[in-house]
Amino acid sequence: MASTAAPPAALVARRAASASVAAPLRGAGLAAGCQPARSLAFAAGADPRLAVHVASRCRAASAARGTRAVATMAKKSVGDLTAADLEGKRVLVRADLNVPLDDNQNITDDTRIRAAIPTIKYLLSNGAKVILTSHLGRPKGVTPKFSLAPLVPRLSELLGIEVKKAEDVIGPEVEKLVADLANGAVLLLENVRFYKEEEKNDPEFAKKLASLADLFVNDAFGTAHRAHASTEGVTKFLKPSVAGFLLQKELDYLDGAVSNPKRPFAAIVGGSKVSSKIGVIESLLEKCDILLLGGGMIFTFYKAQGLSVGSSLVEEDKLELATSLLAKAKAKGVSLLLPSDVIIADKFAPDANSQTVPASAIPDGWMGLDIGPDSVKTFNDALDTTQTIIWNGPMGVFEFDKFAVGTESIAKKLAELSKKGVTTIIGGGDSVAAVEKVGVADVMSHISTGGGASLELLEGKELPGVVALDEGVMTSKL
Ligand SMILES: Nc1ncnc2c1ncn2[C@@H]1O[C@H](COP(=O)(O)OP(=O)(O)O)[C@@H](O)[C@H]1O
Ligand SMILES: O=C(OP(=O)(O)O)[C@H](O)COP(=O)(O)O
Repeated sequence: MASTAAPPAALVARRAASASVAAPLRGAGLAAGCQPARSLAFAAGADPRLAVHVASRCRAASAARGTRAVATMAKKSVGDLTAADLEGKRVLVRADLNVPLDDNQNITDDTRIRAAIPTIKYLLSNGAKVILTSHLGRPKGVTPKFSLAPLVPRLSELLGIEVKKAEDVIGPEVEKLVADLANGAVLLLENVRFYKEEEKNDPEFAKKLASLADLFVNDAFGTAHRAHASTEGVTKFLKPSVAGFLLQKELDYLDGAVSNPKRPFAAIVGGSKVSSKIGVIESLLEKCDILLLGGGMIFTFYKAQGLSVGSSLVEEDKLELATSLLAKAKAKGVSLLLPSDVIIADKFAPDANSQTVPASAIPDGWMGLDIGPDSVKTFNDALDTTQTIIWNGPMGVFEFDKFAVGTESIAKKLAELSKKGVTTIIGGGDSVAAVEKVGVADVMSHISTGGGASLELLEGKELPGVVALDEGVMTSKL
């Protein structure tokens, strides 16, 4: 990993050996002026305590300068728990194992699984019984293609033990498996979103899930912006409820990077979750100097401007919002760039016919699946002027080679800028997968496991999955 602001990894590791394991988790910003250190690798087996060190170092630096952190409440960390707290205990661990799978149910990017390993290993090495829960995708009820079964071999490989899998999330069969669980063993529950009660944050469902365990660890940063039963609801029934190492590391890094970014500060927003992310743009206009839009996001903006978009992805109920966002950007002097050309397809398939057209000339029956070469050039020129970039959402359907060029070009540009010292933050399951695919993940400043979560943090919103955790002890006066 090339480094910009951080000390070499070996040095970090040596210093970390003497760092406090029990440093409190911050729910919001670190001290103003504290430059974020380069994110540490998610390598399985990496000492999870390294994560704590980043925050400790920043706090120490700001204390030395006499600066003051944004007032925040510290949260208790899994690192605060010792073998005395964990030996023989059933620990419910909420991870975000929402990884991309191909049509044959193969994992195409395992970043989120690797990122979850340090917390699980810490618990196992302290004699706990781990009950692992996650969602995968957005199933409507029980849907076999969203089963967590394909994750078991990789989890087992990374943990070095055979992970057991339950066929359900709650109920007598799961209770039996939990009762039979040995110390140092892991039981993976089935996709928690197979129950509609999960997303409704149903208290009865949360209570049943919580009844499987003695304590709760939330390590699902990617889902921390959702107030769901397995992220927020269970904390009402399980004490202690603490933060995992990944959640802690993400917050420590992102708070530092985005509360006081080096400017000019650019955000790139794409992907397909238009309704979840279009609202974020309003707040980004308050924070960013440059906003680049790509992916499925753009067609709602085109349509709002009266352009024809063929059969491209559009959120009809967001047209007014798109219009007002364009006006707001203008009024605020933020450079909001929409692609000037797009690559269109005659069907949503890897072997679709394709052509490059101006954004104003998408014919009926065709859909935009990537940004075009002129747009890539314009975006790259804009990015050349920046010092901090946060990117969430691919520029196109990068899973199909024909429509991957825009995303890959932006990934390469960010890698080039990162090597020159620009802070580059990539967030989101698919965005990270795209950066991994291009082979440039290692040179980025921070690979975040949460797209929507990192954007909401950037907005200054509190993440319900973090707020619900137990408060820790304030060990430093910043
Ligand atoms: N123009 C487009 N039309 C439809 N889907 C798109 C388009 N551009 C990108 N996508 C899809 O967006 C998905 C990722 O979106 P999203 O989940 O919002 O990103 P992330 O996981 O990085 O947060 C990818 O699967 C990609 O194929
Ligand atoms: O993939 C995720 O979010 P992201 O695409 O914003 O990174 C998380 O697993 C949350 O999924 P959700 O947006 O279906 O709640």
